[in-house]
Order: sequence, then C-alpha cells, then structure tokens
Amino acid sequence: MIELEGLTKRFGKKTAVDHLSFQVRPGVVTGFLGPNGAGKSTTMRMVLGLDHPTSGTVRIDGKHYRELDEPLKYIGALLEARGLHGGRTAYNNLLCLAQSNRIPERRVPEVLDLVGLTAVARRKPKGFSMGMGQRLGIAAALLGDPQILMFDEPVNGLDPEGIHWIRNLMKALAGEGRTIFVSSHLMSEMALTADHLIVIGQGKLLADTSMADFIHQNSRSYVRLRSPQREQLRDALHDDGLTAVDAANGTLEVDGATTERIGDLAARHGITLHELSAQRASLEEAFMQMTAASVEYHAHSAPGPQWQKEV
Ligand SMILES: Nc1ncnc2c1ncn2[C@@H]1O[C@H](COP(=O)(O)OP(=O)(O)OP(=O)(O)O)[C@@H](O)[C@H]1O
Repeated sequence: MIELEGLTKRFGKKTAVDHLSFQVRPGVVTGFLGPNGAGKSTTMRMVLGLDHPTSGTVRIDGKHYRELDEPLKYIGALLEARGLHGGRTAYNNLLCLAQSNRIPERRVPEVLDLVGLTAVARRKPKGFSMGMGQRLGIAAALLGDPQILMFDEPVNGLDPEGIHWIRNLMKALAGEGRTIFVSSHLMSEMALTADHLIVIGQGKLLADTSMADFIHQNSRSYVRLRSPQREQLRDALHDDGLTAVDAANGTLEVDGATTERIGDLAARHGITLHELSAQRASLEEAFMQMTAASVEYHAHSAPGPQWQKEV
C-alpha cells in the first residue's frame, strides 16, 4: 500500500503538490488522473524519494522509501524519464540493476521474456523504438518482483498493440494482489484500465472514488431528437412530463426516458422524427468539467466536447 498524508511540494512560488492525502490499495489498478502539470509526476517522484516533500509524508507499506532495504523488491516504477543506459545492452542494463539490489541474475531473462524483449536482449536500447523502450522500462520495474508498481503515463507514444499489452499487464498484476498505481491525463484510458480513480488538479485532490461510482455519477444518459416539427414535439414531451433541452444543430435532448417511450409518443401525435438516438455523455467531458478550473494552459478556441462522445 502507498499512503500519502498532507503531501506538499513547492518549487519556489509554484505549489506543484498541495496537501495530498490518499491511499493506493493492493489488488486493484488505481488510476492517477489530472491535466498536464497537475502534479502527477512530482507526486510519483516523491513516492520514490527522488523529490523531497516540502511538507507531509508518503509511506510504502508503512515506511519511507529511503528506509526500504533493497527497494526494487518493494516497489518498481516506470517514470517518464527512464534511467536506462543507452550504451549498454538491454540485458546488461537489467543485470546492473539486479546486482545492485541483490536480485538473482536468472530474473533478467525472466522479465525480458515477460515483456517480449528476449529477441533483442543483446541490443542496446538507444536504437529501440518508443514501445521497446517502454517495455524495457517495465522489465526494470518488474525485476525485483515487487508488490507495488507505479507507472507514469505508460501508454504515451505507444501503438494500439502496445497500449493493449500494457493495459492487460496492469490488470493481471493487480489480479495477483499487487498495488498498481498508474498516471494518465486521459480519462478514456483510465476508464478502460482502472478500478479506482484519484483525480488531481493544480496539485489538489479533486476525487478519490471507485471507477464504477465515477461512471455512475458522471455518465449522463439521454435521448437526442431531431424533428421538422420541433415545437410540436417539445409540447408533446412536456404534456407527457418530459423536459426537452435545446442542443447543437437544432436537436433536442431529453433525460429520463427511453427511445421507445419517445418514439411511441411521437407516433401517437403524428410527429415525424429525423433522429431518435440514445446517447451517453462522455467521461472525458465529466473529467474536463471537474478539472476545468485547474487546467494550467487553456487553448484560446478549444473545440467543444461534442466530438468526444462515446467514451
Ligand atoms: N523541478 C521543477 N522545478 C520547477 N517546477 C517544476 C519542477 N517539476 C515540476 N514543476 C512544476 O510543477 C507542476 C507539476 O508538474 P508535474 O510534472 O508533476 O505535473 P504532471 O501532472 O505530471 O504533468 P504532465 O502530465 O504534463 O507530466 C508543473 O507546473 C511543473 O511546471
């Protein structure tokens, strides 16, 4: 388990992490979500003792990172800036790490196999593709067979096959009872991977919730309607106790009714429908609303979230 208590990090006047308190529990994938610059990487670096907190504490199974004996056996991490040696072979990179943590050499071919890099074990990572580099970083994280794994934006720059592979790996590791903590700035990615969600914005905790609850609370279901007899339709819906709200391109949106009920209602009134469709608001929209006030850099004319439906 990872436990944060009032964790704070200031860089000069900038508060990157602001009194964060939460726990990351074993047996599930916990997603760590926040817009760019929210403080995810800084938090993860503090978990690993790479950045020193201004105040507050972070503990790994009750201990500070520096108190862990052979830390790779407790916690493995893939951070954005990988600390691998480009001039050493993939095998030797892992071997050096293993030796400095008293991990037996047989573990090196095991993890290379696990991440699918056996064929390139004797090649140097400076010639690796981004996906191969990520796999090697994950192999390093898995070397000590740790119970806790932390991945900072692991799907960044990966192709669909690589993304699929990482998602399944994280789920399998959580299924073995390990603690998996993974950051992303994409809600859609988290919706497919995480069981639990921690959302931050400008270093502050915005949500600590199960993924199921987040989806339940934030994915609004509604029916979209388009009709040449728009006002007649609005009146008929109103008489039936339903409220139609004006939406983009002359459509109406109705909450709390099925497409069957509305289709039947329109037929009874002889109203022509050009569109009758069940819709679900995207989780990405919910996330954007939640973090809107804390986004560091806004585009001047961001397109509306209309094109991001169906997450
Ligand atoms: N070493 C540093 N010195 C000064 N400011 C820093 C330093 N590291 C991070 N920051 C600032 O702290 C804030 C949080 O950065 P951090 O990298 O932790 O965010 P993040 O959520 O990981 O973002 P991203 O998704 O873009 O990686 C940002 O405003 C960043 O500019």
